[in-house]
Amino acid sequence: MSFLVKTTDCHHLSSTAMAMCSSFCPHLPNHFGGRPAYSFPTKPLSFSFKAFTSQASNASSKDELPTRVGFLGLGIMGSPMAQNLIKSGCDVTVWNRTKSKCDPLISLGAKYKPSPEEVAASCDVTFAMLADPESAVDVALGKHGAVNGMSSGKGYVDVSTVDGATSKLISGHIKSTGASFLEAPVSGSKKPAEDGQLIFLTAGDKSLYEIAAPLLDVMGKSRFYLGDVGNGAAMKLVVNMIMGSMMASFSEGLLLTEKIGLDPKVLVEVVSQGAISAPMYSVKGPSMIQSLYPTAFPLKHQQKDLRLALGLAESVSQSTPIAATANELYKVAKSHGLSDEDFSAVIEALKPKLQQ
Ligand SMILES: NC(=O)C1=CN([C@@H]2O[C@H](COP(=O)(O)OP(=O)(O)OC[C@H]3O[C@@H](n4cnc5c(N)ncnc54)[C@H](OP(=O)(O)O)[C@@H]3O)[C@@H](O)[C@H]2O)C=CC1
Ligand SMILES: O=CC(=O)O
Repeated sequence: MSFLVKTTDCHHLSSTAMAMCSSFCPHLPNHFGGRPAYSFPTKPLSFSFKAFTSQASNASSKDELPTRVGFLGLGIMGSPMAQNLIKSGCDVTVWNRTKSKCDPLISLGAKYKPSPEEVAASCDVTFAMLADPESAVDVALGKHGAVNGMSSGKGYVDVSTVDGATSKLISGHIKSTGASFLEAPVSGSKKPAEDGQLIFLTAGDKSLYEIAAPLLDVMGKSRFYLGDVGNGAAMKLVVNMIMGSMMASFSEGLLLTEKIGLDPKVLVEVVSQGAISAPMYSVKGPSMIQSLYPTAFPLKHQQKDLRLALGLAESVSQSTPIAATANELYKVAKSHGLSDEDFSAVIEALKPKLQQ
């Protein structure tokens, strides 16, 4: 249950909501257009939309707002997300398995703790952006995992893409400490993460959703609250199941165009003007034609998402033959060493030298 508020219309937000955003992170009004604290924009500033639940502006008073924010997992997505929080003036503490990835954020003003447990213990709300279900469980529940630092009044927001069962497992352990849990996987890749334009698909404790909302709005352009834990994870997997199939189909089209003597660059242009236009085709098509795959969304993660989506479909006996076939292509690409390339490298699996 949500409604849309244009960022151009920030003055439609309640004063409570704006004051809450401002007090959360002192420089937050800059995110809304470079205005000084507590002043509202009076003219259109951007054309993006922010989705708010109908109760988001009734969140707790600013006295109750968390001020210390933890961030675990500083990969392609986690680094820019944490960076945006720091730039908004939040008091951010970071941890990453490979410590060197913390250094750029520390130089921007972040604090560092040597374990997820210590981050969680020192923060009010802790975000986690990990690779897959295994690492999400490890960081949350493993030795010196975040759960050991959680207690009543704290919140854990897992923004990794995982399956519902993993999310429920983590939620159960976090909540057993008295803390709150929110799953909030994101749609949007490296550039949207850098630009604070992610789409959050949240589910879990509504109270934590409301508390975390101003932070989500620093990192994203919209947020959906979907109810019980598992629903956010499921929505994300459905979206990425579609995306993985789209990319596989686009790859076939590019190769077929070339093989029949037409220019694939023209195909990209034609597609961009019609009903099947999608930003990822226009952005990635030109590089794919040159067999270049600069990594924004690692292929191994797309295959993981297809695998998890197929498991979800299996659990309700939904037929998904197109996604199943696409998954096979990503597996072939992985087996040829393309795991860390962008997921658009799936096209290589269709080229003669890589076919079995
Ligand atoms: N890239 C994208 O476009 C998008 C990605 N996602 C999802 O977001 C999540 C993160 O993606 P992304 O940032 O691209 O991935 P990366 O591979 O760049 O980063 C993965 C992160 O997980 C950490 N990690 C991996 N395994 C472990 C482990 N066993 N223990 C502790 N930490 C571990 C890595 O630590 P280390 O640095 O030490 O390796 C790193 O911080 C994934 O679930 C992905 O599916 C969602 C939307 C878009
Ligand atoms: O999960 C990947 C994305 O682009 O969204």
